Amino acid sequence: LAGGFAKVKGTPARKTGSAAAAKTSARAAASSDDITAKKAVSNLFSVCAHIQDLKLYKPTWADACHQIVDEGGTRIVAKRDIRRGHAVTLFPIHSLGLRTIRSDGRKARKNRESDTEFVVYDVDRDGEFFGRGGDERAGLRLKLNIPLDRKQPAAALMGDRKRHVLFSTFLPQKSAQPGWLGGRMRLGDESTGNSITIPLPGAAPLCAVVATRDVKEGEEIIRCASRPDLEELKSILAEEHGKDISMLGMHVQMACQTTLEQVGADKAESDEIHSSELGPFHAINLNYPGLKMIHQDPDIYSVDDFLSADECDRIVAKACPHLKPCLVNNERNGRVEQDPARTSTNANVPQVEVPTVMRKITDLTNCSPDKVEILQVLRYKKGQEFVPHTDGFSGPYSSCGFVDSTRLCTVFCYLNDVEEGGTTYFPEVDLDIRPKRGMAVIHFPADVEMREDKRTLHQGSPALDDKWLLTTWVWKDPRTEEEYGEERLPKLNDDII
Ligand SMILES: O=C(O)CCC(=O)C(=O)O
Ligand SMILES: [Fe+2]
Repeated sequence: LAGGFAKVKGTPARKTGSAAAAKTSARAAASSDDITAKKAVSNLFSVCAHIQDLKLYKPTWADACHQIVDEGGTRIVAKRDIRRGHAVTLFPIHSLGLRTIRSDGRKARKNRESDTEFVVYDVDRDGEFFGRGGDERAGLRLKLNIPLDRKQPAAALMGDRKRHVLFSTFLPQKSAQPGWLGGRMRLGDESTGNSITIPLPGAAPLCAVVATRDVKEGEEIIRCASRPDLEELKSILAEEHGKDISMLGMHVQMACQTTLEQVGADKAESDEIHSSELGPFHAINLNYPGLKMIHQDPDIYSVDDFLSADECDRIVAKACPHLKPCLVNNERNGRVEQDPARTSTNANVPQVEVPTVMRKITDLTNCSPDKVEILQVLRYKKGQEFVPHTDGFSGPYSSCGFVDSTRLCTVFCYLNDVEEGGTTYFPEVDLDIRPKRGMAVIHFPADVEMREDKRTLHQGSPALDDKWLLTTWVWKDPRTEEEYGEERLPKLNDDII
């Protein structure tokens, strides 16, 4: 029954991470802090190497510019028109390392790799990206603005170890790769520059170079340190490249998770870090009573009688007076809107009104309640449907309180028997599920590469008979935005199920 989860153990990031970490540990200093930090860096390095391989990972901006060498020297030039706010390239991180700053304040030892430049971002000294008062230093050639803030995984791992900072080495001899050209761009000023570096939210230590104005094909890309309309540019970046950015973030998180396992972080520390959920994948409880695999690869499970007939009926009664037309999240603008693709009605059910049901869901999905999206009851009347879609959903916006996260697992439970129509159909694997009262279905919208798994495409087929469903999704991270929290949900009735 291991199914897809067996593969989770062998993601590329883990494999390369272990190899790199083994090398690092041979050289590691005796201090366990140093070992942890060095392994973290080494794992981040291997992840960066992995995502620099465009065969494995191709962000939308990978082909936006390229290097040209002619009489004018070496220039980075736009391969196509690039709109303002769109990413031109990633900031190149060809390798990552660790520099130790002496706690007595004396200058750190010289970087041994004398043929490389190194650039440093120190969260304690440099503050936020191009921090206050630091503007005159922002354009320094040797400065890497790694967005290492307290919320990010690298910071969680290393943040309180003040002696440590991350640095990146540019390796001039390394051949140019599309998508990773930021370090080769000429630096200009406000009048000549047409791009700036923006840290990728949640994806330390990577940055995107973003166009500060529309750039024409063939134009040289010149970075500058000023930051006009930074907030606006950031929001265009998030809107245009949100999915790619969250992918990067997940790769980095994976590296951190690997590190924790490798260093065998002591239990308190690992509990603390696990509670901030660095683990990108979510394994359900394969020992849950009655769990059956109904499709393998992509894995789809069911549990008969997950909810009792009584529970189903009471949930229907609870939701019925509160049904409204279903809304769908528009991933491009983060707004929830009515959508002809989903014509059913629904009602949100507060967890506090269904504690037994919640316990079953969290037991089955191995997760805490704060990672469970708000429960919805769906009702399809004759002719209503949910056209084919995947539940995959990640990125900076979710409109349901989850930020820079992703839906890992779908759980729904039919609340009535349906004789005709209204099946849940997975066309890619030709699996048609007839709704049976109390039966739960579980599938996984994101695949092991943290991309949406298109094979989980499914539809709520047009209903002939009335169909009732309780549905929810488990996210990788707990909900962080209070305004979308459980607390805001109106009470439905006094029945506690
Ligand atoms: O109605 C169904 O059978 C499936 C519902 C669904 O796919 C969803 O709510 O995401
Ligand atoms: Fe769905």
